[in-house]
Amino acid sequence: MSTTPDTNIVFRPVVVRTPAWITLTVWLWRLLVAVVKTVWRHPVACSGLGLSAGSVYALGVHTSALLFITAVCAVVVWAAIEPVSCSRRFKWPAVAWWRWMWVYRRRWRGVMAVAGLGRSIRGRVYLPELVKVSCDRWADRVRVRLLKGQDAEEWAARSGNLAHGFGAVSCRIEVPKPGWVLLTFPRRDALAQVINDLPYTGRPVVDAVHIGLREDGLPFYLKLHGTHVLIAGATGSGKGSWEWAIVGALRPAVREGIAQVWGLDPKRMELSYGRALFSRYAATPVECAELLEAAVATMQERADRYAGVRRDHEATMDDPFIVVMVDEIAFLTAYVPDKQIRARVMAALATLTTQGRSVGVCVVAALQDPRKDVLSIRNLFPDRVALRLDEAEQVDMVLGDGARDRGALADQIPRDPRDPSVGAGVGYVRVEGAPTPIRVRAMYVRDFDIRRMVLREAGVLSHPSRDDTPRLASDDTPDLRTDRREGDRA
Ligand SMILES: Nc1ncnc2c1ncn2[C@@H]1O[C@H](COP(=O)(O)OP(=O)(O)OP(=O)(O)O)[C@@H](O)[C@H]1O
Repeated sequence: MSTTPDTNIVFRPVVVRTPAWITLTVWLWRLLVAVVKTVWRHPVACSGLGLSAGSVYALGVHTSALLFITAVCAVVVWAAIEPVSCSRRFKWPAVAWWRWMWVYRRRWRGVMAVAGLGRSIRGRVYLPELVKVSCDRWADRVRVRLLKGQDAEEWAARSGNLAHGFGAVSCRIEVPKPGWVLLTFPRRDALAQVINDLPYTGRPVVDAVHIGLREDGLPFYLKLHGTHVLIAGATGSGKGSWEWAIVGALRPAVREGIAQVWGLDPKRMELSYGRALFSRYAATPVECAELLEAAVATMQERADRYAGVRRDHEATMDDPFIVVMVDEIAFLTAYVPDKQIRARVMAALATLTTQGRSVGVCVVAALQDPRKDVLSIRNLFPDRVALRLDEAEQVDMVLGDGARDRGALADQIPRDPRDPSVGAGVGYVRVEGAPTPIRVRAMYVRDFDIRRMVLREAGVLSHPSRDDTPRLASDDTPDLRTDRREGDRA
């Protein structure tokens, strides 16, 4: 190093001559790792290539071509007989491979750099590792290993960059295990169409009721037994369809006598339409307060009987599961002019939501305005649904902190003044214990369907049989019967 002014400083790195065999060994090791990784990630493609090469070598070109044509015919027959399993084995792995190569791998470095998810340390660039891409009919799922010390929240904050970077409409972030994230990029919207009907099983179910569809095309089951559900949405967002879908799904259990739905309808424009479907019904503020207090009394009577004998509730004819359905709860908790009624309603709701779960009482409440001064007990509802909301801040008010960053864009659910069904009934659900909200759509229960349920209740129409064929909205609506097994697993 020179100490003379105006002279360039020159560093001379020490050159260590590496023997050729060490360099070759390192290269061979890297090649081996790359081959093993490729086989691990693309087993179908690699075994296909391996088998083809082996058969050309062992049997000759003509016999191999014959075998290849026979295999293609077998796959075509398989696809015709069992399209779902064939797609799972061949089509979706092939699509996943293509999207891995063409979309994710090709754009990975650029998107990571622009989104600020890579790091450059002393001139060396470190990128999160793109590990696996899997596809189904609706979405791409990309598994990524984070950089050591990286936080998944940072990814959640960049979900917009990721969606635009990989050409998707949105990106949802989940954390399957520490150090990993799972990115979901929808390719087709399973919820774009109105769901007019769901398969009718006739099974009396109270724990989780089938009321719609998830964004991945699987059936959506809403848990009721052992929880309370808050449904928040702006006017016209489809709160009514959620309430009626729940009422409809509980019908078999109500008929068996193991469930009851109690309706509180302060607006008198929603639940009154199917009044006969409710075991108990209240409309005026005084009646509503009385009905809530009756639910508290039932709950306490059960708690007295269960104390020291059992710790949970099983729906029976003697102790049916009770769903207390409150439409426009804010009217009762904030807007009703009589202070005393408001206090009675709040006290009853707080008691039910804190103590009702284990004795078989569930509160399902709908409201338009999720602010705390309107419903101070919103945190007592373990499961919450955000339908279309007016403002971005309301999303976290309903679903909890960070929900919007994790992809619950309830304020961006589309709306079309000419067609009220656009985006109606679509919402994000956050269930207790799961930080990532899921996007779902409830079936649309028309006035005609409610009348039909009422007529069945009155004995004018017969009840549908268990093997009633579901009427689907269109050929494009996912076949829920095929997916039901997977939905159960999910
Ligand atoms: N699940 C759904 N699928 C498709 N369209 C729906 C669905 N639910 C509701 N709609 C459409 O949206 C309109 C408004 O629905 P609904 O009255 O249930 O909304 P809401 O949130 O209860 O409104 P409000 O708070 O004003 O009562 C309905 O008339 C219907 O056209």
